[in-house]
Amino acid sequence: MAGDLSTRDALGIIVVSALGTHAIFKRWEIKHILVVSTLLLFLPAALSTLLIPHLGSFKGIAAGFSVYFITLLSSITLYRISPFHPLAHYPGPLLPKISKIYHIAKVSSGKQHLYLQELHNQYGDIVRFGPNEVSIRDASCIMPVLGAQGMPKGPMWQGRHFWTEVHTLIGFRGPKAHQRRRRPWNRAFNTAAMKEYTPLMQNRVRELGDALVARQGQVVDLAEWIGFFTYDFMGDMVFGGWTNMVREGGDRERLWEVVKSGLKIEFIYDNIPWLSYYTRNIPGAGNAELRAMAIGQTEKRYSRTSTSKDLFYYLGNEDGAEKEDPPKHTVVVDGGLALVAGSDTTSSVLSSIFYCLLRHPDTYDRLQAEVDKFYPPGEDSLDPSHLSDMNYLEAVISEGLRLFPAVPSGSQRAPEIGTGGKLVGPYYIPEGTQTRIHFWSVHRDPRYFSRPEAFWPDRWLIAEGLQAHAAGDEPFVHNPNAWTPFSFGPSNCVGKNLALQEMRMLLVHLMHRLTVRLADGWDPAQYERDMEDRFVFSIGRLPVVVERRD
Ligand code: HEM
Repeated sequence: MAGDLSTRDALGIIVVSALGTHAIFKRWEIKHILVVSTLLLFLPAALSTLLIPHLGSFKGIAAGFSVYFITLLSSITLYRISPFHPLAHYPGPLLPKISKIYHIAKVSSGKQHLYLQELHNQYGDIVRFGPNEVSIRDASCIMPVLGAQGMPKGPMWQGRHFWTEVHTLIGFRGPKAHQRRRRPWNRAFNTAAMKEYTPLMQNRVRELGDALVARQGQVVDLAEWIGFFTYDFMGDMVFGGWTNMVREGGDRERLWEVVKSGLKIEFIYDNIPWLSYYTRNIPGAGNAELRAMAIGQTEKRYSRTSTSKDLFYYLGNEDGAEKEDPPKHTVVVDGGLALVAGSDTTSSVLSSIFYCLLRHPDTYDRLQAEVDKFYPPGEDSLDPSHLSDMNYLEAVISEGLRLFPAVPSGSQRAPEIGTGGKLVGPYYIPEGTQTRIHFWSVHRDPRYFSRPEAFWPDRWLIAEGLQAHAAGDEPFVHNPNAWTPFSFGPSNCVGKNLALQEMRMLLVHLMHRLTVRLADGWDPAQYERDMEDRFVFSIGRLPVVVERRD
């Protein structure tokens, strides 16, 4: 039969089959290994036999596979850049439209936040930066994308979670399931619960102050020490105690190392979510070590009743608010989430705030004056009762979060499956399109904030009517709705209030006890050069010298 076909007919059949394979992948996004291997291995192998009578075994198979894959890849490429693609009318550079691999290569150095900003500057408020992905820099789209009537989470979360059924809170794509799971989290961060965490926070903030006082006159990496603090505190908060990095002056448990090594690989899965479907059973492909560590801590925590109301108390239903206790594995994964979500985020923002203050001595002095007013010498700077009255402190924190949001490129969303798509402000987002609001670009857009690239805490006081805008200055532009460092809507950051309180207390306590200056000979611009967008900002060093004030 194969021998009856001419070479041309055989090639024609191979080409048509490859086009059919593209149509199947496009229509069903199949991942099942058997189907995928049939379409990408067995089918081209079988089709190659049509060429063997004409070309011999080796050449026939080589030509069959080549024609099949060249046709398949050409068809995919042409479709993705064609006017028939649903995102064809959205602008963007050519290569990312063809494959996400280009985007990964482009931003593998960690500069995704700057690259997307550059694309927005070049192409406008909506940019196509992947075959099926857009980034938006338009504050009017924040609510339709992230709000209650917005879109569910995008497939990046499935990629990060290795397509398991056991999701962390942040990975739930279905809004109803997410809402259910979020209930104990909301209880864990309400005002009453937050009061329970205050002594834990005070204890860890004091420890950091003591550790820095003990190193006065020496060069210390403030970013690293703040990181020690946030991990120690989250360990207390989540598991009722874990690490003692500040006391030990290092990461003896290797927890940091484990978390950070996971960040780079997770970034690849964010961009190519289907990849983890195939790599999930490969040992070491996921963050198995972190999971094992979290399980170990959870087991320990399960084996004792609560001594304080930590996060576990709520997630494990020790408060008895839910009819049924959650399965243990859900508590385990959410414990790991809290540890990671609450540590690197807060530490990166706090370090960036110190970086900004140290680069702008006028703002440092003004904050120092406010700290000294509310917490004069002898006053307990761990007592949170004055924090809410410190307007400049609040302005400094808001401004730090504006310039250096911990999640600079936003959290992915996608239209609900089966809806066909969603209208987002002026843009129609077809189903299957991953979408993000690019917080970094929105926060630095002159349409929403005057002097967008400047560290200018005064803007928040002017906006609140607490300070006049200097006459003769340019018109004051300030859109608080464009400020979303904690994201927005039903999946926004559940730990927002905790993070804010942590930042307030730490800034006040350290500035009460210490003066901080940049280390001699260190180029402060290096701080921004070292920042890497790995979903959460990964930061470099902030070498400073501290001196006791008393
Ligand atoms: C300055 C510090 C922080 C910043 C800037 C920040 C920012 C964010 C952002 C942007 C998201 C993504 C929300 C979305 O998908 O739309 C998020 C989610 C989350 N954050 Fe934070 N975060 C901070 C601190 C914390 C802390 C201290 C915790 C405490 C455990 C925490 C726990 C979480 C959790 C559990 C989620 C997932 C919420 C959900 O999916 O419902 N974060 N955070």
